[in-house]
Amino acid sequence: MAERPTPPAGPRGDRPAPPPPPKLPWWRHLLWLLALAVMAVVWVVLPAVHHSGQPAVTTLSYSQFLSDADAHRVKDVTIQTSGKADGTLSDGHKYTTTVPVQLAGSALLDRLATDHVKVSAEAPSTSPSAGAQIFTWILILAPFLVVVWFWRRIARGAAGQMSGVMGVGKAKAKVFDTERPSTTFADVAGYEGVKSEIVEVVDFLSQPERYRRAGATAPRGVLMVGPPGTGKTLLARAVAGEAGVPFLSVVGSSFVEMFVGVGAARVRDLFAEARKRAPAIVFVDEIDALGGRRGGTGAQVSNDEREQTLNQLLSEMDGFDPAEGIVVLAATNRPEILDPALLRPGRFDRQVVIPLPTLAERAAILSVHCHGKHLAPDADLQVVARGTPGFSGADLANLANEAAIAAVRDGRHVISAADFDAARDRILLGRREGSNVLLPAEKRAVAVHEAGHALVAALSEHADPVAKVTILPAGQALGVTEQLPLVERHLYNEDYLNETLAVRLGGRAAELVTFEQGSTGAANDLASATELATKMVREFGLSPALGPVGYPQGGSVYLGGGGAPLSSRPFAEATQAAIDAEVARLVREAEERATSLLTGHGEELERLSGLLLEHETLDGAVVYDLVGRKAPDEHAQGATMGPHRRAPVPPSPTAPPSPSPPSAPSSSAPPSPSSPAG
Ligand SMILES: Nc1ncnc2c1ncn2[C@@H]1O[C@H](COP(=O)(O)OP(=O)(O)OP(=O)(O)O)[C@@H](O)[C@H]1O
Ligand SMILES: [Zn+2]
Repeated sequence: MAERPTPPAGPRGDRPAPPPPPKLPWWRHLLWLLALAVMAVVWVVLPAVHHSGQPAVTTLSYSQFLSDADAHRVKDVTIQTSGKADGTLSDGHKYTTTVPVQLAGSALLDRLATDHVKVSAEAPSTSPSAGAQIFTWILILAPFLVVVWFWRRIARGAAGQMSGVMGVGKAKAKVFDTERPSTTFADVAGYEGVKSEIVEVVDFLSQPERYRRAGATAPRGVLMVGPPGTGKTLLARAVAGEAGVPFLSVVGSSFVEMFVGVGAARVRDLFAEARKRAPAIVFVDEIDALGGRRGGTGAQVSNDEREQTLNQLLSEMDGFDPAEGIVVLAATNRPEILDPALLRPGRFDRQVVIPLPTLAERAAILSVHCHGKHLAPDADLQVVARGTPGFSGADLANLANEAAIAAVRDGRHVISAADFDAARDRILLGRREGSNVLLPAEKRAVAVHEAGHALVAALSEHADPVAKVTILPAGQALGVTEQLPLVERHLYNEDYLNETLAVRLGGRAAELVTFEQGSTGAANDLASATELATKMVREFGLSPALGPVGYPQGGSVYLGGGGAPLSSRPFAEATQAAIDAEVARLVREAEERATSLLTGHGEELERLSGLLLEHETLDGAVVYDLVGRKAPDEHAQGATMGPHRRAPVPPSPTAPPSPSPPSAPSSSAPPSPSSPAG
């Protein structure tokens, strides 16, 4: 595709970031304010009030006291043996002073007698009155009591909130259906293999007796591993539905709170609740949030809290008697970060991988979600499924909904093939803008660029067939050429890869042929071509100069797929130089191939870019007509499609999957639309 100058992250980027930690509701802020107010009252206002009730006391120096006495301004004095003295002045004011008793001695008493001051003596008070003592203690303790009380209140409030139970109370897991969730396996399209693996759980839950009699230990925990949106939650609910047992579900991240101990308490309560309702299913979504490796680096949440929560979960799982009939299902899309303790026997000893749906599964999922929707005769779900490799079940559900919305927007209630196209483009690329955001010269450059991709693809025997070309900008793409694989590929040969490289460079080649200079529009094409070429050299052994060696990026595919990034290159400096040279050679050869194809078909290039300028979106069939070749798949791209009809088409995969052992699901990145020959 032609690109906007700043290279984009793939439009269909990663999953949205996890939701931010729940905000305190307004009433909790209020409680906090209240607590502060109470503390202020206790600390500042009360003592002030306490003193303000008494008449002001003047503190006199000893000499001042003496001169006042001499001037007959002192009515009486009470002198303690410690020297502290207080009394009343003749004008009624209270005073205090300190008398140097040892030095003054009886002389002072004589003098006071002359001054007619009434003198009394008092032993020093050893302790304040009981009332004053209690008051002092209250002053010291009250703020602490208030803080502790609020801490408990809020901790419990948060626990209650997890279950949707607002306010103060015991943590209760949200029980969706105490009877039996209505979801069944029929609601989960495809995934027959997964269902048959998991059906044993259903069996155990519905007749635990049978297992007990046979002395078999039933599964305690099943970990479902797969990319987001692949229906893990749906499947867990279906297990509960099939077994007719209650379903208690929580999200891992909701366990981990700011306060140490809260998460563990919730886990305890969750299992207590499950025991009450047993047989039951406990479902922990996003278990990686609390089951991450212990001792790792926690983000904001204290590690102590996470570890305590995890430990509680582990001990709960160890603690219950399998005969109780509680099965814990958990879901994650990052199994590699889970604490190994979780995967030990007796815990999540079973793992079920839930991959992205295959072609047939996509069609099945689509038909589940189009159930009850009116489809036009031209809307073929099989074709839609073909055009959506890399889509998850959730994406497909979203697609079906977007298509229906597109129809409604158009004032129809019957969904046509074009609606599915529009929905798919919207999901993959963002909203299409009008082409008039471009200057005329830019528009022509984009048309030439896209025509180049399309022609090279149409003229290459092994590349994925062209399905659609458009110069309507969407998201970061200024134009897109979409290729649709005829069949779902699992293996890519060298011819395919080389021709794919040529198609990716076709846009730039067309610019070079037509304008004799390149532009920024090819940046993403170049990056993706280089990435593919690098894989061909480093991983697929497709470079004669390097030979049959494989240095996968980020470590061995045999060590847990992906593995830790290698701290140092596993090969010599010279090998790196050879890799660089080979990558450059592959890419350059691809560009030469594209350039020579386009030079040989200069007239077609000119006409196709003219058609694109005129119509903005063309069907792949038009391109094949133009070069006098038969469109590879008459059935799917047949004559029924007019030149303006958008074929439902997917981007071709960025990187062929490594045809090697169980690579982590996360490594099979969904194809991004920026990678196709766009
Ligand atoms: N196999 C399927 N059949 C029918 N619908 C599906 C299927 N897979 C996913 N969906 C749809 O996608 C939605 C989201 O799926 P779900 O929430 O179960 O995915 P998930 O794997 O739990 O995702 P996450 O990892 O993000 O929690 C479901 O509610 C359902 O509408
Ligand atoms: Zn391009």
